[in-house]
Amino acid sequence: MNDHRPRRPSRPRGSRPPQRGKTPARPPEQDPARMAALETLRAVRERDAYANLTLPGLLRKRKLDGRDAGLATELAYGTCRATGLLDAVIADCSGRDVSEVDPVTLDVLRMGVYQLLRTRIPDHAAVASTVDIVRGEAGSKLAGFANAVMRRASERDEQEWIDRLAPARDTDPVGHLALRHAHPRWVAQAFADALGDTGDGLAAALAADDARPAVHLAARPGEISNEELAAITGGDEAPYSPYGVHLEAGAGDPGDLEPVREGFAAVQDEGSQLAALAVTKPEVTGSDTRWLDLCAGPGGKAGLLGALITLDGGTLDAVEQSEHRAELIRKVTRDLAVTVHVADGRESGLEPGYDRVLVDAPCTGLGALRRRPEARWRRQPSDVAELAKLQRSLLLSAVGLARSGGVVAYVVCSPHLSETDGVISDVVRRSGAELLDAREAFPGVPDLGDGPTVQLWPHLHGTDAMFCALLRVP
Ligand SMILES: C[S@@+](CC[C@H](N)C(=O)[O-])C[C@H]1O[C@@H](n2cnc3c(N)ncnc32)[C@H](O)[C@@H]1O
Repeated sequence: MNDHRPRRPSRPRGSRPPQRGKTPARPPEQDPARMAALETLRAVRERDAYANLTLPGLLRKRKLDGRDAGLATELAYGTCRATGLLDAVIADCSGRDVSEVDPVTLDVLRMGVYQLLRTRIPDHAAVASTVDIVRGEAGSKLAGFANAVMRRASERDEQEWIDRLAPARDTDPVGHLALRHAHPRWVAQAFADALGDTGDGLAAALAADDARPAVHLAARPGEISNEELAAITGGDEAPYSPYGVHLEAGAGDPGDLEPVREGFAAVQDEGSQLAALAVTKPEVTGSDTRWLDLCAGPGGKAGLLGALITLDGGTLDAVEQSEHRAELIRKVTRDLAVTVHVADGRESGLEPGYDRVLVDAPCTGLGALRRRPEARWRRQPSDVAELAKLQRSLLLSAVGLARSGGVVAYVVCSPHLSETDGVISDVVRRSGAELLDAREAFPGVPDLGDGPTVQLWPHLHGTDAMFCALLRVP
């Protein structure tokens, strides 16, 4: 199932809401897909778990596959993504703020309203299964409450709920599109600021960010071509990355694919591949054998760059602050000319003089929200300033570690201007580094704007919203 299917026709006005009992819902213990989705939602709420790390284990534990696994995935991820919209509907139907609703009942209601608004599941099945689960999990009194909320929610389709609850698009376009595409307003505003657009461009960006993305793989240079990888996995060669392969959304756990298990390929967004490759593109005069990845964990870009520099007879140093993440880099790069250092990139103690340095800095991740279903509701605007300060320090450190004439790539998976242009303009001013036209390092990629920095977008490039700037050290 897919989130973005043609809207269901509205129920004729005045028609009766679905009656309970016509199609009996399965009791919760016989509804394993919904129970797996619910357990995921609960883990996200109670333990700050990541939905996409929690659900695969639950599917294995509950031995769900095929349609049941597909339904559980759709309900868990879809409900996480749409939380803001679902909560607005639940608040309207219950006449109270969702913070006043019993948390377990709220999880079940969110999943129920998601089914009403964004799936083809018949309303009567969505209502009945929701009420049955609430009865089993929270008791009869709350089941009555859930029944009332679900019946009210089923009186309108998604478009009608947006018409009722969203601010008017002509007076508050960002607020309107934020609710329509289930993004927090501050995230929608950050996208609008980066795009310079509160109209159709913003709508397209938020819609693409709200869709379940294709899985992207990167073929390991020197081991397998992307043509071979596409043939083995049944995917398609990526449009821009020479190493990339796209698989259909929901094509199972890509970590189970043999080339990934064997280390010939990695799961990596095509935008990440392009951003890593960008640091290799500008000409450097003289030596080009000593590369550095200053924020390397868990090792996606270090795997790609490490494979390339190993083929060329050079070396890559990979710095990571977290020991756990450093261990992941060691695993990914075990056969490559890569040395992993556990250190703070701001004072790594490494010998300066690198020919090329990548700073893939810690960031809000606003550019990869489509891959982390719950993340958009977890991040806070207050996260930005502190991250931007760390990003500046790491980039200044990188400039200090590169040799004169060397190249530094600054990459973040966020389009937020404080993490992108704000960091770059400050570091260029303070370091005297030259800002290169990064568009030249993304050959064949359209719609790169006026430069000199590059901002990729899901709606324009089918990638995460990666930002890349390239600096030449004086
Ligand atoms: C965006 S991630 C890098 C992703 C990685 N380049 C990849 O492609 O897999 C940023 C990484 O920087 C690490 N980090 C955070 N602060 C750091 C610091 N002060 N020095 C070095 N690494 C840091 C984080 O632990 C995280 O693993």
